Amino acid sequence: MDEITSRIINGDAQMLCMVTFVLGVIFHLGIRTKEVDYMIWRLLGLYLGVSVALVVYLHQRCSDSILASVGKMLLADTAFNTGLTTSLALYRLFFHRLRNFPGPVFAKLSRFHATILAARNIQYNVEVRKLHEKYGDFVRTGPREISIMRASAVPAIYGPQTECRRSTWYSQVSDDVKKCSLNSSRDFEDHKRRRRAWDRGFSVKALSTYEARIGSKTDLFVSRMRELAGKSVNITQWSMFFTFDTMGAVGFGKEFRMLDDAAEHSAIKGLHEQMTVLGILGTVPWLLHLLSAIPGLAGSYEKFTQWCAEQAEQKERVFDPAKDPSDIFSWLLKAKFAGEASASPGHQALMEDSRLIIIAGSDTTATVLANCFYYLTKHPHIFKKLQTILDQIFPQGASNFTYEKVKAIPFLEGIINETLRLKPPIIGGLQRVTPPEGLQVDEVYIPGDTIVIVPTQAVQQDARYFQDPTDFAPERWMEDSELMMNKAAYAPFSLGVYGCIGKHLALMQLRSIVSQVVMNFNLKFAPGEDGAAFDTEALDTFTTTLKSLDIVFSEREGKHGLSD
Ligand code: HEM
Repeated sequence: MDEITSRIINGDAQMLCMVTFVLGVIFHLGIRTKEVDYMIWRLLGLYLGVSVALVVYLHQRCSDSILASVGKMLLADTAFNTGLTTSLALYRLFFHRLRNFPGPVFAKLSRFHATILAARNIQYNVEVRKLHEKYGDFVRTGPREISIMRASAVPAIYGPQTECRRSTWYSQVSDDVKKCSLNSSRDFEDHKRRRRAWDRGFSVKALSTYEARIGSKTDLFVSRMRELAGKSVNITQWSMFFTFDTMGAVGFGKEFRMLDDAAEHSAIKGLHEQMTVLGILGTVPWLLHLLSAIPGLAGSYEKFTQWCAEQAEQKERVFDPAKDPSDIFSWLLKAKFAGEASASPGHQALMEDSRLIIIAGSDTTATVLANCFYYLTKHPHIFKKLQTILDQIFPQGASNFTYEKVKAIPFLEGIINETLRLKPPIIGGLQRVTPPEGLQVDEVYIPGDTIVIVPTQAVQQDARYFQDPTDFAPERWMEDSELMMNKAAYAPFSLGVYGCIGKHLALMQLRSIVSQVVMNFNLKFAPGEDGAAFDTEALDTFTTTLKSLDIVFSEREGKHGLSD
């Protein structure tokens, strides 16, 4: 040891490199089993600190000039990095617990493989599907990640009994429960506690208080379409206007006024600009964590953050704990004012939760709605069949509409379910980590501490589970339909403890607006539009980003809608 130190002090660069190379290997072996994704700033700080300390040491103890010391430090850093990456590569390729799973070599080495695929067309969902076609049902898509194309994996990974938990993907904002939303909380007990307050905001009683607001936004949508009848409307945009306005009203009791202004609210623009970044960089959680911590880099997303914070703080100032809450955020405030364990644990967590209401509730439902209009326009016989059913239920026309009568129409449910099957808004998959004892999926054992994903859209279009899987067939959802071969593969809202809390609210909106539109209008693609780009070019930005779709609404003769 003394000799090594003295050789370094005497300027032996070769010895310095050898030592730092070995240190790189030791460092890798030390952090190998740790989740370092959200420690990346601390690790970078340590790296920088040690590099500076080395320069000072070499300058003072070895009497090197500053320039020579910096040169040696760079040499040492290079040797350290080489040791680290060599050890990492050899381990991941030949010794890793997932070494026997098939997949591209680069994917086994680094998550950057996924980043490159995601950046190609921002359609990582399509790329993963290609990987499954090439490598089979179990593909190693990252160093410690397996993508699984099996129906049985859905309940095993996401179901109520699963022992699988959220991966580091969810720590993009923070790993501290006091700083993250319900959806980002990886602490199982924290999530379970908080979910109770949210559950109250989505109870049958709470949903019934939201019904009138959904109804009035639906009416507004119908009257706006009446004004635009005969003209081409971009239904992707208008679906978004509807769901954001609805979530503003139901989530906060606030107005985005997007249906009135026929324009995207500036705060929402900020949110959408962020989605492409998430689609690409979300493949490497530590990189996203690193970049999102740099002030100013969040760019226009800050407008959205600011809007939500203003609404949240305003509501908190005038909150009356004696009154029954009338919107989702007020239910969270009620838990806070009552000092309940289910309350968001801290101010920052509450702010994150306020954003979650809009993020989780708007783009998801908007995507389904636009896709639903696409399928109804593409399949006039399905549109006509629904119209006939609705005409029978409401013989006096849409002016007699009540939500009660459309909440259980099997054919309408079939249309919505089929849209969610072919085009789930969270089109890729949700990352979970297997428990220490591992997970058995059919004949394959997945070792513990492995990130597992079922690619939602791909498995929902698998011919082994759905006959004629790419056909839009609402009758698939009728009892005993031969088209449905294994329903377990269908989980657009996910399942279990982390499953979508807003499912019933989303379905309420979809049933309400789809039936109102079908009763009031006939739809056709605008001249020059065939829906092909809309169908095939949607972006996988966690929640899908859709291309525009131009549709012409024409009023039905002799049918009088709500605004009459
Ligand atoms: C058709 C529309 C919708 C679909 C397909 C959908 C789908 C999903 C999925 C797949 C998840 C699980 C995400 C994950 O595990 O990371 C989820 C979670 C969530 N959804 Fe939805 N969602 C929809 C509408 C809504 C609406 C309207 C709301 C209302 C605010 C909402 C609120 C939430 C919340 C708060 C979570 C997090 C739940 C938790 O962490 O416990 N969703 N959603």
